[in-house]
Parts: sequence; C-alpha cells; structure tokens
Amino acid sequence: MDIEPGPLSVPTWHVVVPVKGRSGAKTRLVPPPGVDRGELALAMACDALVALRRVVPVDRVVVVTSDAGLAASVRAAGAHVVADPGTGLVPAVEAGLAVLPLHVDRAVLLGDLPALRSDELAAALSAGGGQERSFVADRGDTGTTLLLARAGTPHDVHFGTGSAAAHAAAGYRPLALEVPSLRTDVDDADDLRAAVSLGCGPATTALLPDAVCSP
Ligand SMILES: Nc1nc2c(ncn2[C@@H]2O[C@H](COP(=O)(O)OP(=O)(O)OP(=O)(O)O)[C@@H](O)[C@H]2O)c(=O)[nH]1
Ligand SMILES: C=C(OP(=O)(O)O)C(=O)O
Repeated sequence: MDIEPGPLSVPTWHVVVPVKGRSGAKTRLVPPPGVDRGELALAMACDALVALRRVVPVDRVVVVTSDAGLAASVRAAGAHVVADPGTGLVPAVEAGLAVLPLHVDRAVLLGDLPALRSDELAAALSAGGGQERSFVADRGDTGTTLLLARAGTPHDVHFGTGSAAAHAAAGYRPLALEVPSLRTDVDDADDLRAAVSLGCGPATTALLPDAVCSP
C-alpha cells in the first residue's frame, strides 16, 4: 500500500473493497497443503488493494472489514476503513457505499482478485465512465467483480450467486473488455490455478508452495 500513484491514475472513482475477516473466508477454496485459508484470502485481498492503489488515490479507497490487522495497515496507508456490519457481503458493500456522497463516481471492487493488474482495472474504470451503471463479470460470466455507478446515480447492489444477471437486470451495463485479471476472482482451486497462470501478486505468491506456482 505504500506505492505512489502511477501514470495509470483514473482519479474520479471512489472505490469500496469488501474483505471478509480470516475466519469464515473462502470456504469453497481448498487451499494447498500447509496454506492457511484465512491467510490466503487476506493475501489475495492485499494484492488486489496494491493494484487498486496504483490506479486510484489512496484517500478514495474504502475497505470494509472486520480484520484488525488489515484495518490498521489500510488506515496507515491513508485509506478509509468501515467496520463490517457482520451480516454478509451486500450489507458490507452498502456500509462502504454509505460513507461516500452520491455526487462522486462510486465503484465496488471485490477483494478476491489476486492477479489483478492495474492497467486492466484502469481500462475498466475508464470504460465505466461512459455509462450510468456498469459492471465487469467474472470469468464464468455469472458473478461480478467490479460494479460502477457514476456520480448522481445510486447503486442497486446484488452481489452473491448469479450477481451478473441480477446486476444486468438492475440496469448495469456489462463491460465487454479483455481484462482477464479483473475477471479472475478466486472461489475455488480451479480459480486459484487460473489466477496463478495469469500471475498473482507478491502476497499471494509468497504463500503458495512452488508446486502450485509451476505450470
Ligand atoms: N467485509 C465483507 N466482505 C465480504 C463478506 N463476504 C464476502 N466478502 C468479500 O467479498 C469478496 C467476494 O466474496 P466471496 O466470493 O463470497 O468470498 P467468501 O465469502 O470469502 O467465500 P465463500 O465462503 O467461498 O463464499 C471477497 O473479497 C470477500 O472477502 C462479508 O460478509 N463482509
Ligand atoms: C460474490 C459473488 O459471487 P462469487 O462468490 O460466486 O464470486 C458475486 O459475484 O457477487
């Protein structure tokens, strides 16, 4: 999180990132032997946050979490922390959005994107600037990884199973972009392999045994 903003900066978006605490995180993901699931979930979120930080000024980042360690490092970096209401993903996202005024562009980026690349995120945020409401679907086209609403347009959040269709039904336009790192959310071991083949960030890579990182 101590990375200076680079030339990719897309300054108009404020971005909410929900990150579950260690316990109860990523229950569908069977981690490689010897890897703690909660630590892996947090590492993936850290890699996503570092990529985000290269694109958006840190004081426009809002992390919703109950994890004290993550909250402390996020605050130290200059981003905002909102306490997790503890009632699931949608309430967590809504709690983050609630601290942002309607008159700014507001994005929600999920935190399970360990291979996220700044240039792909910047491309999506730029494309979202052309729509009132838009989203990026996950690689299976069923979930949502990035949800965007321009200034003045309220969000209508439907994260969870089948969220891509739900967001489309709510009037969000799908952004058809070549952004594999932004579409590769990690729910299970197959997703983790896909993320590794794209190249995970350093926090995730450091946790994974060499066998997982080898082709
Ligand atoms: N703050 C917060 N973030 C959440 C919550 N539920 C999910 N998230 C985050 O939202 C993103 C996508 O969530 P999921 O894929 O449902 O993750 P998960 O609940 O850890 O995984 P499963 O247990 O396998 O469903 C991840 O970054 C999670 O950390 C929640 O209740 N609170
Ligand atoms: C959180 C979502 O689903 P999944 O956990 O299946 O990625 C979603 O796409 O809104």
